[in-house]
Amino acid sequence: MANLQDFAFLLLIILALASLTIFVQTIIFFCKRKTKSLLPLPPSPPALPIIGHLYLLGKLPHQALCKVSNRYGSIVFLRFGYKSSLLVSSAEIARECLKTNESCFMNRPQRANFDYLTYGGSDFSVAPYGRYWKFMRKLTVSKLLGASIMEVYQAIRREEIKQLIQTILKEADEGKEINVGAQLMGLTNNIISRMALKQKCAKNEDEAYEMRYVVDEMCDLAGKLNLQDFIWFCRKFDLQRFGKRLKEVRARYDNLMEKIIKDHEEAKRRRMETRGDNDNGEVKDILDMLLDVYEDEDSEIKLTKENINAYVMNIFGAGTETQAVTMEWALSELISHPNAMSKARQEVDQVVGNNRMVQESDIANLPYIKAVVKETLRLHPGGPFIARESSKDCEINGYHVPANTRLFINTWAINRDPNHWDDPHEFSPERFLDEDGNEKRDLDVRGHHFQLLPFGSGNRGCPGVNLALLVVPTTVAALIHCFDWKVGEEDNGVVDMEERFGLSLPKAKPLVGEDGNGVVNMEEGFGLSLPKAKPFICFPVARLNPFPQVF
Ligand code: HEM
Repeated sequence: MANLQDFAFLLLIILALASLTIFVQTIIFFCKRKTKSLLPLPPSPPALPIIGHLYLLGKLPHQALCKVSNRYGSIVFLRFGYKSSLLVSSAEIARECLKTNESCFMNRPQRANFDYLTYGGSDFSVAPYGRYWKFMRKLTVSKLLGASIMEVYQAIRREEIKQLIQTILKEADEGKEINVGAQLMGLTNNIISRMALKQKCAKNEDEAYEMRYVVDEMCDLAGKLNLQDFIWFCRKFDLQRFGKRLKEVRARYDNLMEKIIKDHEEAKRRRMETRGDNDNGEVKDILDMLLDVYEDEDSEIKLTKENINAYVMNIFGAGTETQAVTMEWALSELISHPNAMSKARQEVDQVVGNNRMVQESDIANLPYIKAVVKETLRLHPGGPFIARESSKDCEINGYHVPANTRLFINTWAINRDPNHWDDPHEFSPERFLDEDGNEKRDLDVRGHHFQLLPFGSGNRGCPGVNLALLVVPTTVAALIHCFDWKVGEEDNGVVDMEERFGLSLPKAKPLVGEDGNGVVNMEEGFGLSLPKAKPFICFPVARLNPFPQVF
């Protein structure tokens, strides 16, 4: 009885708060529309009380919002709950935001899930533009991800790709199917941890699984829409039950980081014992450098342990799934387009031959492979939205954009805009090549050409682009050089949640093509990095073994 009364009371409070919200939001919305600026706000579809335009998002927001733009134009003013947002879906207006008015859009929106995972926003990828962000960005580019650093870690990447190919050769030898995405996540995870932490995060298989699980779960949670971000009276309630998952995964991450930091501190102590009172001359990884700043009382920036944990989390979160998903899509597209597969393979066979594995230095001579990667990033950008927030009022395309408006640039839509691309939904690497099959120089993916923005643009653009443009083409080339890929007739499209998240779910029906072979499922899923909807399960068939001595 008491429970019933409590429930009725709670309901009454929620209803009262809801009515108050509608009232306050309506007033705010109309006040905002009557801004001091003489310019109008961009066009806007009808909004619902409380949720505003949240109802427009659908299951796949990038696709749903592309439809909104087709109807209302390339610049649309939206209100997600109480948050004003600007949706941009043309190259020209993206340029106005990211280049002409770059100083206005240097911040990123804060989000509840991400905020919790990053110890209350102690990280650098959503840090507001300012001294801390500049310091961390400079350190990242000069010591970990800049073009001039890539050489230093080349051997690590070569070893890890070799290890991946050897593992798959073994599976192929035993006629086993593999979860391609999981294998590629393992590869990127190892590369990032060896580059950033000088070690694999794991000393054994259990720890390796733990780190992969934690990164996977964090990426999943970071990509979820949390109502607390949009509807203020939801802030007090965990209606979507994220709280438990967030707490659990961050605790597991804390545990891992504690061990990793302890190892680094012990290694430093040992170095100093053997070398005297300083450890100059030692090759330091980025974690060593962050720990030095943490200990240095005179450093221009004060770092906390939370800053360090959140930074490492950023590098794993931003650098592993994005690259793995891109490679998964590239292989899926090639298997689905036998013509493109045969051209790509012919090129690799010709340049690399048949007694060694592809290397990063070959990439310059593999224009078709490079075109495959660009075309994959065009159709399946690893971040379908570039998310920023305005720090002051500005004018975009003749419209007024108030301060604190969230900016969502729909790169998925821009990359498929028929005004810039012929047959925009077709997979055609040829569009990046001239008549002689050479790379077109006037169309790159590094943020200079606004019709193609997989890595964003400008000072806040992706610092991992140099690494991704080495790892992705080299791995894709090695995978098609060494293997034929048969899509599992039995298991294609099967949701192996057990392997991915430790959950048991009913199995989906397999997809079978006319010839009885499996068909690659090209459905998109929802997530930060635009993953495939279903795990990609394939049988690798060895085509060439560059390491015959191993088997
Ligand atoms: C195919 C692979 C990748 C894709 C598609 C991708 C995409 C993106 C995009 C779209 C952004 C936002 C850019 C903007 O706002 O203009 C971004 C930011 C970022 N990326 Fe990547 N990324 C990839 C790989 C990586 C890698 C390998 C790393 C690091 C190891 C990385 C680290 C970051 C970081 C730290 C940021 C935030 C930068 C800042 O706010 O200053 N990314 N990435």
